[in-house]
Amino acid sequence: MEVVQKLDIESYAYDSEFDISSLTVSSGCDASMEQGFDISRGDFHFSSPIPKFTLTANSDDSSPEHVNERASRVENCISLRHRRSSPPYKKVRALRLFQSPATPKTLLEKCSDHTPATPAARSRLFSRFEKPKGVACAYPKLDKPSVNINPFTPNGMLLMSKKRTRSKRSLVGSPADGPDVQKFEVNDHEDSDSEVEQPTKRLALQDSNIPRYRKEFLEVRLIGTGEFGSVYECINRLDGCTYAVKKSIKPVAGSANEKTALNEVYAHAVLGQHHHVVRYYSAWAEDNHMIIQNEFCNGGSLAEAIEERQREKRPFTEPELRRLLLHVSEGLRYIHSMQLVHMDIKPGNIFISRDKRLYTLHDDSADDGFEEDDPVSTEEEITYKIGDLGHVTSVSNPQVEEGDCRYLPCEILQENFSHLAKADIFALGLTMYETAGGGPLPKNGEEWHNIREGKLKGLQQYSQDFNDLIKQMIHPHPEMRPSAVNLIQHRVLSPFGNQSKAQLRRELNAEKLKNEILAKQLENAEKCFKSLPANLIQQFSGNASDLAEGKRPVSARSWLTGKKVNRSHSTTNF
Ligand SMILES: Nc1ncnc2c1ncn2[C@@H]1O[C@H](COP(=O)(O)OP(=O)(O)OP(=O)(O)O)[C@@H](O)[C@H]1O
Ligand SMILES: [Mg+2]
Repeated sequence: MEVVQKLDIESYAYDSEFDISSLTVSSGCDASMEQGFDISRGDFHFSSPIPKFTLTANSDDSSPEHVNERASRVENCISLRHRRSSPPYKKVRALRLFQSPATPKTLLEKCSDHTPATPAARSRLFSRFEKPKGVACAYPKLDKPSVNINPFTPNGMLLMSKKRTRSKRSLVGSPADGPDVQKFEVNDHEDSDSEVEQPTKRLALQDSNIPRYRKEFLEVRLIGTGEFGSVYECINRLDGCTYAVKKSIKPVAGSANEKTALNEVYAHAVLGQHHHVVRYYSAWAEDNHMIIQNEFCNGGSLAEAIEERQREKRPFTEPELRRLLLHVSEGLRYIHSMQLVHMDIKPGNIFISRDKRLYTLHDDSADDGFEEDDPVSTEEEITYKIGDLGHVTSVSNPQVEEGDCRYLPCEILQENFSHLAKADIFALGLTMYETAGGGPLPKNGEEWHNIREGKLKGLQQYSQDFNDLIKQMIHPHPEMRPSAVNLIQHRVLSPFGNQSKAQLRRELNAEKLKNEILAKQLENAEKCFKSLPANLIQQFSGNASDLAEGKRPVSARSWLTGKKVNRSHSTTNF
């Protein structure tokens, strides 16, 4: 064992009975301890009464930078607690590394017959380790690193592309293996231990079961059940807010569905931050079921809304449809900007949030604060959000699981994945068509093919512009379909056309308020300027005209001290 460095704790007050058993390792520093400073291997040595604390490690790198870095890690991880009179923990920060890389003779070296800690000594040492009280560890100790790599984050994507490059290289010269099928595997390399071939899925769900559902949530009702999961409306006992909690119907841990369930979690975690994507809060495994806590959308799904409108014979108006198209396009623009695609856009996966807002009816009021006598109106604000992210995949490394065939473009069926974002646009086009009363959509047959050839019956009650836009969105050639950005900028979706009177009034009031604040600030600045002594104002004006002429302005300090600075020696004057 090589002695790396010695820490000087001369300034550290303690008495002579201090021994190694009073070393306490703070929880959470296990990883660094394992890598660099394993007490169980006897890498720490302390012997009273000599006031020296010697730190050794098994690394060959004894450069001062390396040692300093590791010493500061240890400093952060270890608190030395004295049995009788504990010095303040901050005192440990006073530990100072000797500058010389040559380690002076230490007690350890003197005790050359020193042997690593015996099992008995180790157990004595670890029995003293303290865990934070009252926090039960939900995870058993895992042999493998227990953090998954989300394939949809930039880092995850980079890792996946590196893997692909490696697997491509390994295919060179082996044509018998066939073409390189670009797929990401969340379960891949499960058994590989090598540093390079780290698995992306490192945490076995079975090992991470946590009983949270009943403890943290009050189940209000079952909202509905899909192919994989049941969704419940739940109130979080702590924060009092309502959430949609999705539980897999069957246990997924260890099953083939684990990958699908994890895919939804990965996608939600990366995408659940946008106003037009259902928000994600957390996910965990419980009884081997996957549970996802999402934003609760109190208006249900668009599919339910379509049914309701049909029952009530109350079709969507064109401004309502434009609003829907604008919101979903904004959600898609965000998803596509992350190099991801949804791949299952349909009315059942678009959710509605209804917010009741109060507005004052005074058009001229500069703010939205309510005076007691102000007449108030309520208006419902509807927001559409993209949900159900179970089919999300990345553009660069697609693993396509076909969505609902009613909304599927031909090219995906033919496994042409070169325009994946446009498959979302196609599905959105047919979603709009169905919402506008063009449904039910065919699942197959001649009509299915007709639609994919661009033969779509016109919707008489809507404008030609709107009909044309939908036709463009389901164009047989994906390149010809508009992108999400094109849609948002399209004149049919001009944002002002979609805003209600109350919303426009609110925006006007906000702008008026901004104007008033700026005018007030300007007025104050003018007052302040006028109150300055005349000579300062003069210098100010001089400075301003200097600036206008491109001359260097007088410095603020010379201004205040009244000294004229010799510009050629300005630095020495200060
Ligand atoms: N965030 C949410 N807010 C409100 N209701 C939701 C939410 N998420 C899902 N639901 C509702 O819960 C029900 C089940 O949803 P889920 O996505 O599990 O099933 P599905 O879409 O019908 O089927 P699949 O599992 O094949 O996607 C649906 O009626 C859906 O409208
Ligand atoms: Mg769904």
